[in-house]
Amino acid sequence: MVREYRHEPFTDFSKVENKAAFEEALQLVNSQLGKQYPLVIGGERIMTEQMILSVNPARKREIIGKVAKADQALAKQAMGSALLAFECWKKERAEERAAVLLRAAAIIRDRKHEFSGYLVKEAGKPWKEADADTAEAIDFLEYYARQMLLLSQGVPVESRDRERNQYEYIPLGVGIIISPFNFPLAIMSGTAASAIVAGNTIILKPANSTPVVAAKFVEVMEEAGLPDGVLNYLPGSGAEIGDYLVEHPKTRFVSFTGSREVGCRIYEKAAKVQAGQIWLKRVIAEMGGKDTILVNCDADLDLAATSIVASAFGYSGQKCSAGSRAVIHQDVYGEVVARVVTLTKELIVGNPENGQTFMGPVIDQASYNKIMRYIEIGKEEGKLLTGGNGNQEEGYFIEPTIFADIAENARLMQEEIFGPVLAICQAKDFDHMMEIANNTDYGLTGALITKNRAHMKRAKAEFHVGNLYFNRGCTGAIVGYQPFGGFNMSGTDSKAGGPDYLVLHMQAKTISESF
Ligand SMILES: NC(=O)C1=CN([C@@H]2O[C@H](COP(=O)(O)OP(=O)(O)OC[C@H]3O[C@@H](n4cnc5c(N)ncnc54)[C@H](O)[C@@H]3O)[C@@H](O)[C@H]2O)C=CC1
Ligand SMILES: N[C@@H](CCC(=O)O)C(=O)O
Repeated sequence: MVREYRHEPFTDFSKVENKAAFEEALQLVNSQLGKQYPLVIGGERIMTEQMILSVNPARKREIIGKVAKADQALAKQAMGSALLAFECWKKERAEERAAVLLRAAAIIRDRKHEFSGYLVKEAGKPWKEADADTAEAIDFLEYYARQMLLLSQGVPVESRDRERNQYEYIPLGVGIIISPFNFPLAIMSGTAASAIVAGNTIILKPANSTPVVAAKFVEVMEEAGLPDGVLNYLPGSGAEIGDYLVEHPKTRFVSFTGSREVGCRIYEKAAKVQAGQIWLKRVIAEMGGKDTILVNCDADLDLAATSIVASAFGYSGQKCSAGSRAVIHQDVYGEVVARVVTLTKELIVGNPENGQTFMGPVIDQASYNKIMRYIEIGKEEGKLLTGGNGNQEEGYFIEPTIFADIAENARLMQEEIFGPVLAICQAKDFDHMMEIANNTDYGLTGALITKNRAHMKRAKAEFHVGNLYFNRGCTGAIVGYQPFGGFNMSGTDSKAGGPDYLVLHMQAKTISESF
Protein backbone atom coordinates (compact mmCIF):
# COMPACT_ATOMS: atom_id res chain seq x y z
CA MET A 1 0.00 0.00 0.00
CA VAL A 2 1.19 3.51 -0.71
CA ARG A 3 -0.02 6.47 1.29
CA GLU A 4 -2.59 8.80 -0.21
CA TYR A 5 -1.28 11.27 -2.80
CA ARG A 6 -0.56 14.79 -1.54
CA HIS A 7 1.25 17.40 -3.55
CA GLU A 8 4.77 18.38 -2.57
CA PRO A 9 4.74 21.54 -0.43
CA PHE A 10 6.61 24.59 -1.70
CA THR A 11 9.64 25.82 0.22
CA ASP A 12 9.13 28.80 2.49
CA PHE A 13 12.15 30.97 1.70
CA SER A 14 11.33 33.44 4.45
CA LYS A 15 12.75 30.82 6.85
CA VAL A 16 16.46 31.38 7.38
CA GLU A 17 17.28 27.68 7.35
CA ASN A 18 15.56 27.15 3.96
CA LYS A 19 17.35 30.12 2.47
CA ALA A 20 20.68 28.83 3.75
CA ALA A 21 19.99 25.32 2.42
CA PHE A 22 19.15 26.73 -1.00
CA GLU A 23 22.29 28.85 -1.09
CA GLU A 24 24.35 25.80 -0.16
CA ALA A 25 22.72 23.83 -3.01
CA LEU A 26 23.52 26.64 -5.44
CA GLN A 27 27.15 26.45 -4.33
CA LEU A 28 27.17 22.73 -5.01
CA VAL A 29 25.73 23.30 -8.50
CA ASN A 30 28.27 26.07 -9.13
CA SER A 31 31.06 23.65 -8.23
CA GLN A 32 29.83 21.21 -10.90
CA LEU A 33 29.54 23.62 -13.81
CA GLY A 34 31.05 22.74 -17.16
CA LYS A 35 30.91 18.96 -16.68
CA GLN A 36 30.36 16.70 -19.67
CA TYR A 37 27.23 14.59 -20.03
CA PRO A 38 27.12 11.59 -22.38
CA LEU A 39 24.12 10.10 -24.16
CA VAL A 40 22.67 7.06 -22.43
CA ILE A 41 21.62 4.28 -24.80
CA GLY A 42 20.78 0.88 -23.38
CA GLY A 43 22.62 1.86 -20.20
CA GLU A 44 25.81 2.61 -22.14
CA ARG A 45 27.38 6.09 -21.82
CA ILE A 46 28.30 7.48 -25.23
CA MET A 47 30.29 10.65 -25.85
CA THR A 48 30.12 12.35 -29.24
CA GLU A 49 32.47 14.67 -31.03
CA GLN A 50 29.82 17.35 -31.45
CA MET A 51 28.44 18.71 -28.19
CA ILE A 52 25.52 20.87 -27.13
CA LEU A 53 26.66 23.75 -24.93
CA SER A 54 24.19 24.51 -22.19
CA VAL A 55 24.66 28.10 -21.06
CA ASN A 56 23.32 30.18 -18.20
CA PRO A 57 20.79 32.59 -19.77
CA ALA A 58 21.54 35.12 -17.02
CA ARG A 59 25.32 35.02 -17.66
CA LYS A 60 25.74 33.79 -21.14
CA ARG A 61 29.47 33.25 -20.86
CA GLU A 62 28.93 30.68 -18.13
CA ILE A 63 28.68 27.10 -19.34
CA ILE A 64 26.42 24.83 -17.30
CA GLY A 65 27.45 21.67 -19.06
CA LYS A 66 28.61 20.14 -22.32
CA VAL A 67 26.20 17.53 -23.52
CA ALA A 68 26.74 14.85 -26.15
CA LYS A 69 24.69 15.37 -29.32
CA ALA A 70 23.15 12.40 -31.11
CA ASP A 71 23.04 11.97 -34.87
CA GLN A 72 20.77 9.66 -36.84
CA ALA A 73 23.06 6.62 -36.43
CA LEU A 74 22.86 7.01 -32.65
CA ALA A 75 19.11 7.59 -32.87
CA LYS A 76 18.88 4.26 -34.73
CA GLN A 77 20.91 2.61 -31.98
CA ALA A 78 18.60 4.11 -29.34
CA MET A 79 15.56 2.77 -31.16
CA GLY A 80 17.15 -0.71 -31.22
CA SER A 81 17.84 -0.52 -27.51
CA ALA A 82 14.32 0.70 -26.66
CA LEU A 83 12.75 -2.06 -28.78
CA LEU A 84 14.84 -4.71 -27.07
CA ALA A 85 14.12 -3.41 -23.58
CA PHE A 86 10.38 -3.27 -24.34
CA GLU A 87 10.25 -7.06 -24.59
CA CYS A 88 11.09 -7.33 -20.87
CA TRP A 89 9.71 -4.08 -19.47
CA LYS A 90 6.22 -4.69 -20.84
CA LYS A 91 6.09 -7.91 -18.75
CA GLU A 92 7.28 -6.23 -15.54
CA ARG A 93 4.59 -6.07 -12.87
CA ALA A 94 2.91 -2.68 -12.51
CA GLU A 95 3.88 -2.62 -8.81
CA GLU A 96 7.56 -2.84 -9.74
CA ARG A 97 7.25 -0.16 -12.39
CA ALA A 98 5.43 2.12 -9.95
CA ALA A 99 8.06 1.44 -7.28
CA VAL A 100 10.77 2.85 -9.57
CA LEU A 101 8.86 6.14 -9.78
CA LEU A 102 8.28 6.27 -6.04
CA ARG A 103 11.98 5.70 -5.36
CA ALA A 104 12.90 8.37 -7.94
CA ALA A 105 10.53 10.81 -6.21
CA ALA A 106 12.21 10.10 -2.87
CA ILE A 107 15.70 10.64 -4.34
CA ILE A 108 14.71 13.98 -5.89
CA ARG A 109 12.98 15.05 -2.66
CA ASP A 110 16.20 14.36 -0.73
CA ARG A 111 18.16 16.51 -3.22
CA LYS A 112 15.37 18.98 -3.92
CA HIS A 113 17.36 22.21 -3.73
CA GLU A 114 20.17 20.77 -5.83
CA PHE A 115 17.67 20.11 -8.65
CA SER A 116 16.18 23.55 -8.20
CA GLY A 117 19.72 24.97 -8.26
CA TYR A 118 20.21 23.48 -11.72
CA LEU A 119 16.93 25.08 -12.81
CA VAL A 120 18.13 28.46 -11.56
CA LYS A 121 21.41 28.14 -13.46
CA GLU A 122 20.31 26.37 -16.64
CA ALA A 123 16.79 27.71 -17.18
CA GLY A 124 17.14 31.10 -15.48
CA LYS A 125 14.36 30.36 -12.97
CA PRO A 126 14.05 32.50 -9.84
CA TRP A 127 14.11 30.43 -6.63
CA LYS A 128 10.35 30.18 -6.20
CA GLU A 129 9.78 29.12 -9.80
CA ALA A 130 12.61 26.58 -9.62
CA ASP A 131 11.25 25.18 -6.37
CA ALA A 132 7.80 24.81 -7.93
CA ASP A 133 9.26 23.03 -10.98
CA THR A 134 11.06 20.50 -8.77
CA ALA A 135 7.97 20.01 -6.60
CA GLU A 136 5.92 19.36 -9.72
CA ALA A 137 8.42 16.75 -10.93
CA ILE A 138 8.10 14.94 -7.58
CA ASP A 139 4.31 15.20 -7.87
CA PHE A 140 4.24 13.67 -11.35
CA LEU A 141 6.31 10.69 -10.14
CA GLU A 142 4.15 10.16 -7.06
CA TYR A 143 0.87 10.67 -8.89
CA TYR A 144 1.53 8.51 -11.95
CA ALA A 145 2.86 5.67 -9.76
CA ARG A 146 -0.48 5.62 -7.93
CA GLN A 147 -2.48 5.95 -11.14
CA MET A 148 -0.67 2.92 -12.54
CA LEU A 149 -1.43 0.87 -9.45
CA LEU A 150 -5.11 1.69 -9.91
CA LEU A 151 -5.13 0.99 -13.65
CA SER A 152 -3.34 -2.31 -13.27
CA GLN A 153 -6.44 -3.68 -11.58
CA GLY A 154 -8.23 -3.27 -14.90
CA VAL A 155 -11.65 -1.76 -15.31
CA PRO A 156 -14.71 -3.89 -14.50
CA VAL A 157 -16.95 -4.85 -17.43
CA GLU A 158 -20.12 -6.96 -17.39
CA SER A 159 -20.16 -10.73 -17.89
CA ARG A 160 -23.14 -12.93 -18.78
CA ASP A 161 -23.80 -16.48 -17.48
CA ARG A 162 -21.01 -18.93 -18.39
CA GLU A 163 -18.78 -16.13 -19.59
CA ARG A 164 -15.88 -14.21 -18.05
CA ASN A 165 -15.00 -10.85 -19.54
CA GLN A 166 -11.93 -8.85 -18.65
CA TYR A 167 -10.79 -5.42 -19.74
CA GLU A 168 -7.09 -4.70 -19.25
CA TYR A 169 -4.67 -1.98 -20.26
CA ILE A 170 -1.43 -3.00 -21.93
CA PRO A 171 1.46 -0.79 -23.04
CA LEU A 172 1.94 0.53 -26.57
CA GLY A 173 5.65 0.13 -27.38
CA VAL A 174 8.47 2.58 -27.95
CA GLY A 175 7.61 6.23 -27.33
CA ILE A 176 9.51 9.36 -28.30
CA ILE A 177 9.39 11.98 -25.57
CA ILE A 178 10.19 15.50 -26.76
CA SER A 179 10.19 18.15 -24.05
CA PRO A 180 10.44 21.97 -23.87
CA PHE A 181 12.84 24.25 -22.01
CA ASN A 182 10.35 25.99 -19.77
CA PHE A 183 9.62 23.20 -17.28
CA PRO A 184 12.83 21.32 -17.95
CA LEU A 185 12.46 19.07 -14.92
CA ALA A 186 8.68 18.81 -14.35
CA ILE A 187 7.41 18.40 -17.90
CA MET A 188 10.42 16.38 -19.02
CA SER A 189 10.17 13.95 -16.09
CA GLY A 190 6.35 13.86 -16.12
CA THR A 191 6.11 12.96 -19.79
CA ALA A 192 8.95 10.43 -19.47
CA ALA A 193 7.71 8.79 -16.27
CA SER A 194 4.09 8.46 -17.40
CA ALA A 195 5.17 6.59 -20.54
CA ILE A 196 7.55 4.37 -18.57
CA VAL A 197 5.23 3.45 -15.72
CA ALA A 198 2.61 2.43 -18.29
CA GLY A 199 5.08 -0.24 -19.50
CA ASN A 200 6.56 1.49 -22.53
CA THR A 201 10.21 2.14 -23.26
CA ILE A 202 11.29 5.58 -24.40
CA ILE A 203 13.76 7.77 -26.17
CA LEU A 204 13.95 11.11 -24.38
CA LYS A 205 14.94 14.16 -26.39
CA PRO A 206 15.12 17.14 -24.02
CA ALA A 207 15.18 20.78 -25.13
CA ASN A 208 18.62 21.85 -26.31
CA SER A 209 18.80 24.77 -23.90
CA THR A 210 18.16 22.58 -20.84
CA PRO A 211 19.70 19.14 -21.33
CA VAL A 212 21.77 19.03 -18.11
CA VAL A 213 18.87 18.84 -15.68
CA ALA A 214 17.45 16.05 -17.87
CA ALA A 215 20.75 14.16 -17.59
CA LYS A 216 20.48 14.48 -13.80
CA PHE A 217 16.97 13.01 -13.92
CA VAL A 218 18.20 10.06 -16.00
CA GLU A 219 20.81 9.34 -13.31
CA VAL A 220 18.06 9.36 -10.69
CA MET A 221 15.92 6.89 -12.64
CA GLU A 222 18.92 4.54 -12.93
CA GLU A 223 19.58 4.87 -9.21
CA ALA A 224 15.90 4.10 -8.59
CA GLY A 225 16.35 0.75 -10.35
CA LEU A 226 15.11 1.38 -13.89
CA PRO A 227 16.56 -1.35 -16.16
CA ASP A 228 18.90 -0.41 -19.00
CA GLY A 229 17.25 0.53 -22.29
CA VAL A 230 13.91 1.59 -20.79
CA LEU A 231 14.93 5.26 -20.80
CA ASN A 232 17.36 6.26 -23.53
CA TYR A 233 18.69 9.80 -23.15
CA LEU A 234 19.21 11.35 -26.56
CA PRO A 235 19.78 15.11 -26.83
CA GLY A 236 20.16 16.31 -30.40
CA SER A 237 18.83 18.57 -33.10
CA GLY A 238 15.04 18.56 -33.49
CA ALA A 239 15.28 18.69 -37.25
CA GLU A 240 17.85 15.91 -37.50
CA ILE A 241 16.99 13.28 -34.90
CA GLY A 242 13.51 14.59 -34.07
CA ASP A 243 12.17 14.08 -37.57
CA TYR A 244 14.00 10.75 -37.89
CA LEU A 245 12.49 9.36 -34.69
CA VAL A 246 9.00 10.69 -35.35
CA GLU A 247 9.02 9.10 -38.80
CA HIS A 248 10.58 5.81 -37.69
CA PRO A 249 8.22 2.88 -38.48
CA LYS A 250 8.85 1.29 -35.07
CA THR A 251 7.86 4.43 -33.16
CA ARG A 252 4.53 3.62 -31.54
CA PHE A 253 3.76 7.02 -30.02
CA VAL A 254 5.14 10.51 -29.65
CA SER A 255 4.63 12.61 -26.55
CA PHE A 256 5.51 16.18 -27.43
CA THR A 257 5.36 19.38 -25.41
CA GLY A 258 6.44 22.57 -27.11
CA SER A 259 5.45 25.14 -29.67
CA ARG A 260 2.47 24.97 -31.98
CA GLU A 261 4.72 25.08 -35.03
CA VAL A 262 6.78 22.04 -34.03
CA GLY A 263 3.74 20.22 -32.63
CA CYS A 264 1.83 20.54 -35.92
CA ARG A 265 4.87 19.35 -37.84
CA ILE A 266 5.19 16.28 -35.62
CA TYR A 267 1.46 15.54 -35.86
CA GLU A 268 1.65 15.63 -39.65
CA LYS A 269 4.81 13.55 -39.93
CA ALA A 270 3.57 10.96 -37.46
CA ALA A 271 0.33 10.55 -39.41
CA LYS A 272 2.15 9.25 -42.49
CA VAL A 273 2.35 5.45 -42.48
CA GLN A 274 5.91 4.41 -43.32
CA ALA A 275 7.04 1.25 -45.11
CA GLY A 276 6.99 -1.64 -42.64
CA GLN A 277 4.82 0.22 -40.12
CA ILE A 278 1.95 -1.88 -38.76
CA TRP A 279 0.10 0.64 -36.59
CA LEU A 280 -1.12 4.20 -36.63
CA LYS A 281 1.09 6.27 -34.36
CA ARG A 282 -0.45 8.04 -31.45
CA VAL A 283 0.54 11.65 -30.79
CA ILE A 284 0.07 13.40 -27.48
CA ALA A 285 0.82 17.07 -28.09
CA GLU A 286 0.78 19.87 -25.55
CA MET A 287 1.32 23.11 -27.44
CA GLY A 288 1.07 26.83 -26.96
CA GLY A 289 -1.38 29.22 -25.37
CA LYS A 290 -2.62 32.80 -25.46
CA ASP A 291 -4.22 32.91 -22.08
CA THR A 292 -6.54 35.56 -20.74
CA ILE A 293 -7.40 37.04 -17.37
CA LEU A 294 -10.84 38.65 -17.40
CA VAL A 295 -11.67 41.31 -14.84
CA ASN A 296 -15.35 41.97 -14.30
CA CYS A 297 -16.79 45.28 -13.07
CA ASP A 298 -17.51 43.84 -9.60
CA ALA A 299 -14.07 42.30 -9.10
CA ASP A 300 -11.78 42.67 -6.10
CA LEU A 301 -9.37 45.03 -7.83
CA ASP A 302 -6.30 44.18 -5.71
CA LEU A 303 -6.83 40.50 -6.42
CA ALA A 304 -7.24 41.31 -10.11
CA ALA A 305 -4.00 43.30 -10.26
CA THR A 306 -1.88 40.79 -8.34
CA SER A 307 -3.28 37.89 -10.40
CA ILE A 308 -2.53 39.67 -13.67
CA VAL A 309 1.03 40.58 -12.70
CA ALA A 310 1.93 37.12 -11.35
CA SER A 311 0.43 35.34 -14.37
CA ALA A 312 1.99 37.64 -16.96
CA PHE A 313 5.50 37.90 -15.56
CA GLY A 314 6.14 34.71 -13.56
CA TYR A 315 9.20 33.03 -15.14
CA SER A 316 9.41 35.98 -17.55
CA GLY A 317 6.11 34.99 -19.16
CA GLN A 318 7.68 31.78 -20.47
CA LYS A 319 4.76 29.55 -19.54
CA CYS A 320 2.21 28.19 -21.95
CA SER A 321 -0.25 29.10 -19.20
CA ALA A 322 1.01 32.71 -18.92
CA GLY A 323 -1.69 35.35 -18.65
CA SER A 324 -0.38 37.36 -21.56
CA ARG A 325 -3.72 39.14 -22.12
CA ALA A 326 -5.84 41.00 -19.61
CA VAL A 327 -9.36 41.95 -20.64
CA ILE A 328 -10.86 44.47 -18.28
CA HIS A 329 -14.41 45.78 -17.95
CA GLN A 330 -14.59 49.46 -18.95
CA ASP A 331 -15.97 50.51 -15.54
CA VAL A 332 -12.80 49.43 -13.72
CA TYR A 333 -10.32 49.62 -16.60
CA GLY A 334 -8.41 52.73 -15.54
CA GLU A 335 -8.13 51.67 -11.91
CA VAL A 336 -6.95 48.10 -12.65
CA VAL A 337 -4.44 49.24 -15.27
CA ALA A 338 -2.97 51.76 -12.81
CA ARG A 339 -2.59 49.10 -10.09
CA VAL A 340 -1.04 46.59 -12.53
CA VAL A 341 1.51 49.16 -13.67
CA THR A 342 2.41 50.13 -10.09
CA LEU A 343 2.95 46.48 -9.08
CA THR A 344 4.96 45.76 -12.21
CA LYS A 345 7.31 48.67 -11.59
CA GLU A 346 8.07 47.18 -8.17
CA LEU A 347 9.18 43.80 -9.57
CA ILE A 348 12.83 42.94 -9.02
CA VAL A 349 14.45 41.87 -12.27
CA GLY A 350 17.93 40.42 -12.32
CA ASN A 351 20.09 37.35 -11.92
CA PRO A 352 17.86 34.58 -10.52
CA GLU A 353 20.70 33.32 -8.34
CA ASN A 354 19.82 36.19 -6.03
CA GLY A 355 16.95 35.05 -3.81
CA GLN A 356 15.23 38.45 -4.04
CA THR A 357 14.80 38.30 -7.81
CA PHE A 358 11.23 37.99 -9.06
CA MET A 359 12.05 37.80 -12.75
CA GLY A 360 15.20 36.57 -14.47
CA PRO A 361 16.20 36.44 -18.14
CA VAL A 362 14.52 34.81 -21.12
CA ILE A 363 16.00 31.57 -22.31
CA ASP A 364 18.22 32.41 -25.27
CA GLN A 365 19.16 34.76 -28.10
CA ALA A 366 16.39 33.56 -30.41
CA SER A 367 13.73 34.15 -27.73
CA TYR A 368 15.24 37.53 -26.87
CA ASN A 369 15.12 38.63 -30.52
CA LYS A 370 11.57 37.36 -31.01
CA ILE A 371 10.25 39.09 -27.88
CA MET A 372 11.98 42.37 -28.75
CA ARG A 373 10.33 42.23 -32.19
CA TYR A 374 6.94 41.84 -30.51
CA ILE A 375 7.70 44.86 -28.33
CA GLU A 376 8.18 46.88 -31.53
CA ILE A 377 4.86 45.57 -32.83
CA GLY A 378 3.25 46.50 -29.51
CA LYS A 379 4.43 50.10 -29.88
CA GLU A 380 2.41 50.29 -33.08
CA GLU A 381 -0.62 48.46 -31.71
CA GLY A 382 -1.06 50.15 -28.34
CA LYS A 383 0.24 52.40 -25.61
CA LEU A 384 3.48 51.37 -23.89
CA LEU A 385 2.92 51.88 -20.14
CA THR A 386 6.07 50.41 -18.69
CA GLY A 387 9.14 48.40 -19.74
CA GLY A 388 9.97 47.91 -23.38
CA ASN A 389 13.74 47.65 -23.01
CA GLY A 390 16.10 44.73 -23.30
CA ASN A 391 19.68 44.28 -22.17
CA GLN A 392 21.76 41.44 -23.53
CA GLU A 393 25.19 42.38 -22.28
CA GLU A 394 25.41 39.76 -19.53
CA GLY A 395 22.33 37.68 -20.17
CA TYR A 396 19.02 37.84 -22.05
CA PHE A 397 17.14 40.34 -19.91
CA ILE A 398 13.91 42.05 -20.95
CA GLU A 399 11.92 44.39 -18.72
CA PRO A 400 8.39 43.41 -17.77
CA THR A 401 6.45 45.24 -20.44
CA ILE A 402 2.84 46.40 -20.56
CA PHE A 403 0.85 47.65 -23.52
CA ALA A 404 -2.63 49.07 -22.92
CA ASP A 405 -5.52 49.93 -25.25
CA ILE A 406 -4.79 47.00 -27.52
CA ALA A 407 -7.54 46.05 -29.97
CA GLU A 408 -9.03 42.62 -29.47
CA ASN A 409 -7.74 41.25 -32.78
CA ALA A 410 -4.28 42.86 -32.67
CA ARG A 411 -1.28 40.58 -33.02
CA LEU A 412 -0.35 41.15 -29.38
CA MET A 413 -3.75 39.73 -28.43
CA GLN A 414 -3.53 36.75 -30.77
CA GLU A 415 0.02 35.44 -31.01
CA GLU A 416 2.00 33.60 -28.35
CA ILE A 417 5.01 35.77 -27.46
CA PHE A 418 6.43 33.60 -24.67
CA GLY A 419 8.06 36.50 -22.91
CA PRO A 420 7.34 39.24 -20.33
CA VAL A 421 4.88 41.19 -22.47
CA LEU A 422 1.32 41.87 -21.32
CA ALA A 423 -1.41 43.15 -23.65
CA ILE A 424 -4.37 44.90 -22.02
CA CYS A 425 -7.70 45.32 -23.76
CA GLN A 426 -10.90 47.05 -22.68
CA ALA A 427 -14.29 45.30 -22.79
CA LYS A 428 -17.71 47.00 -22.97
CA ASP A 429 -19.56 44.43 -20.86
CA PHE A 430 -19.55 40.78 -19.86
CA ASP A 431 -20.81 39.56 -23.26
CA HIS A 432 -17.96 41.39 -24.92
CA MET A 433 -15.52 39.80 -22.45
CA MET A 434 -16.72 36.31 -23.31
CA GLU A 435 -16.32 37.09 -27.01
CA ILE A 436 -12.74 38.26 -26.60
CA ALA A 437 -11.92 35.37 -24.28
CA ASN A 438 -12.57 32.86 -27.06
CA ASN A 439 -11.18 34.81 -29.98
CA THR A 440 -7.82 33.03 -30.37
CA ASP A 441 -6.80 29.73 -31.97
CA TYR A 442 -5.76 28.44 -28.57
CA GLY A 443 -7.66 27.25 -25.50
CA LEU A 444 -5.28 26.49 -22.69
CA THR A 445 -5.90 28.48 -19.50
CA GLY A 446 -8.06 31.42 -18.51
CA ALA A 447 -9.22 33.18 -15.38
CA LEU A 448 -12.20 35.29 -14.43
CA ILE A 449 -12.03 37.67 -11.49
CA THR A 450 -15.57 38.38 -10.36
CA LYS A 451 -18.02 38.07 -7.48
CA ASN A 452 -20.95 37.55 -9.82
CA ARG A 453 -22.05 33.89 -9.64
CA ALA A 454 -24.25 34.16 -12.72
CA HIS A 455 -21.25 35.31 -14.71
CA MET A 456 -19.15 32.48 -13.29
CA LYS A 457 -21.82 30.07 -14.44
CA ARG A 458 -21.72 31.54 -17.92
CA ALA A 459 -17.92 31.41 -18.04
CA LYS A 460 -18.05 27.74 -17.03
CA ALA A 461 -20.20 27.03 -20.05
CA GLU A 462 -18.76 29.50 -22.56
CA PHE A 463 -15.07 30.12 -21.82
CA HIS A 464 -13.49 27.36 -23.91
CA VAL A 465 -10.22 26.59 -22.13
CA GLY A 466 -8.80 23.39 -20.69
CA ASN A 467 -8.01 25.05 -17.34
CA LEU A 468 -10.50 27.63 -16.13
CA TYR A 469 -9.82 29.48 -12.89
CA PHE A 470 -12.00 31.81 -10.83
CA ASN A 471 -10.61 34.55 -8.61
CA ARG A 472 -6.95 33.63 -9.03
CA GLY A 473 -4.29 33.76 -11.73
CA CYS A 474 -4.12 31.37 -14.65
CA THR A 475 -0.76 29.70 -13.96
CA GLY A 476 0.37 27.20 -11.37
CA ALA A 477 -1.74 24.08 -11.91
CA ILE A 478 -0.98 21.36 -9.36
CA VAL A 479 -0.62 17.72 -10.39
CA GLY A 480 -3.63 15.67 -9.36
CA TYR A 481 -5.57 18.77 -8.29
CA GLN A 482 -5.80 20.80 -11.50
CA PRO A 483 -4.99 18.38 -14.36
CA PHE A 484 -3.39 20.49 -17.06
CA GLY A 485 -3.88 20.79 -20.82
CA GLY A 486 -5.80 22.77 -23.39
CA PHE A 487 -8.20 22.73 -26.29
CA ASN A 488 -7.94 23.72 -29.95
CA MET A 489 -4.40 24.64 -31.03
CA SER A 490 -3.13 24.16 -27.48
CA GLY A 491 -2.82 20.44 -28.14
CA THR A 492 -4.53 17.10 -28.32
CA ASP A 493 -6.83 17.79 -25.34
CA SER A 494 -4.81 15.62 -22.96
CA LYS A 495 -4.52 16.44 -19.27
CA ALA A 496 -1.10 16.02 -17.68
CA GLY A 497 -1.38 15.13 -14.00
CA GLY A 498 -4.94 13.92 -14.48
CA PRO A 499 -6.75 10.63 -13.94
CA ASP A 500 -6.96 9.68 -17.63
CA TYR A 501 -3.45 10.69 -18.70
CA LEU A 502 -1.75 7.29 -18.40
CA VAL A 503 -4.36 5.63 -20.58
CA LEU A 504 -3.13 7.75 -23.48
CA HIS A 505 0.07 5.69 -23.30
CA MET A 506 -1.74 2.34 -23.32
CA GLN A 507 -4.23 0.27 -25.27
CA ALA A 508 -7.13 -1.70 -23.82
CA LYS A 509 -7.47 -5.41 -24.41
CA THR A 510 -10.78 -7.23 -24.01
CA ILE A 511 -10.50 -10.89 -23.02
CA SER A 512 -13.63 -13.03 -23.06
CA GLU A 513 -13.80 -16.67 -22.00
CA SER A 514 -16.86 -18.90 -22.41
CA PHE A 515 -17.31 -21.94 -20.18
N1 LIG B 1 0.56 23.03 -23.49
C1 LIG B 1 1.52 22.75 -22.63
O1 LIG B 1 1.33 22.01 -21.68
C2 LIG B 1 2.87 23.36 -22.79
C3 LIG B 1 3.27 24.03 -23.94
N2 LIG B 1 4.52 24.57 -24.05
C4 LIG B 1 4.86 25.33 -25.25
O2 LIG B 1 6.23 25.13 -25.58
C5 LIG B 1 6.78 26.26 -26.23
C6 LIG B 1 8.08 26.65 -25.60
O3 LIG B 1 8.96 25.60 -25.53
P1 LIG B 1 10.14 25.40 -26.61
O4 LIG B 1 11.11 24.46 -25.98
O5 LIG B 1 10.64 26.73 -27.07
O6 LIG B 1 9.35 24.72 -27.81
P2 LIG B 1 9.91 24.10 -29.18
O7 LIG B 1 8.73 23.65 -29.95
O8 LIG B 1 10.87 25.01 -29.83
O9 LIG B 1 10.78 22.83 -28.71
C7 LIG B 1 10.17 21.78 -27.99
C8 LIG B 1 10.99 20.51 -28.24
O10 LIG B 1 10.82 20.11 -29.60
C9 LIG B 1 12.09 19.85 -30.17
N3 LIG B 1 12.01 19.97 -31.63
C10 LIG B 1 12.24 21.06 -32.40
N4 LIG B 1 12.06 20.75 -33.71
C11 LIG B 1 11.71 19.44 -33.76
C12 LIG B 1 11.38 18.53 -34.80
N5 LIG B 1 11.37 18.90 -36.08
N6 LIG B 1 11.06 17.26 -34.49
C13 LIG B 1 11.03 16.87 -33.20
N7 LIG B 1 11.35 17.68 -32.17
C14 LIG B 1 11.68 18.95 -32.44
C15 LIG B 1 12.99 20.82 -29.46
O11 LIG B 1 14.34 20.46 -29.59
C16 LIG B 1 12.49 20.68 -28.03
O12 LIG B 1 13.00 19.53 -27.43
C17 LIG B 1 5.71 27.32 -26.11
O13 LIG B 1 5.02 27.44 -27.33
C18 LIG B 1 4.80 26.79 -25.02
O14 LIG B 1 3.50 27.29 -25.08
C19 LIG B 1 5.42 24.47 -23.05
C20 LIG B 1 5.09 23.81 -21.90
C21 LIG B 1 3.79 23.24 -21.66
N1 LIG C 1 1.52 23.64 -15.66
C1 LIG C 1 1.99 24.97 -15.71
C2 LIG C 1 2.24 25.44 -17.09
C3 LIG C 1 3.12 24.59 -17.92
C4 LIG C 1 3.81 25.48 -18.89
O1 LIG C 1 3.65 26.65 -18.88
O2 LIG C 1 4.61 24.96 -19.65
C5 LIG C 1 1.00 25.94 -15.10
O3 LIG C 1 -0.09 25.57 -14.75
O4 LIG C 1 1.31 27.09 -15.00
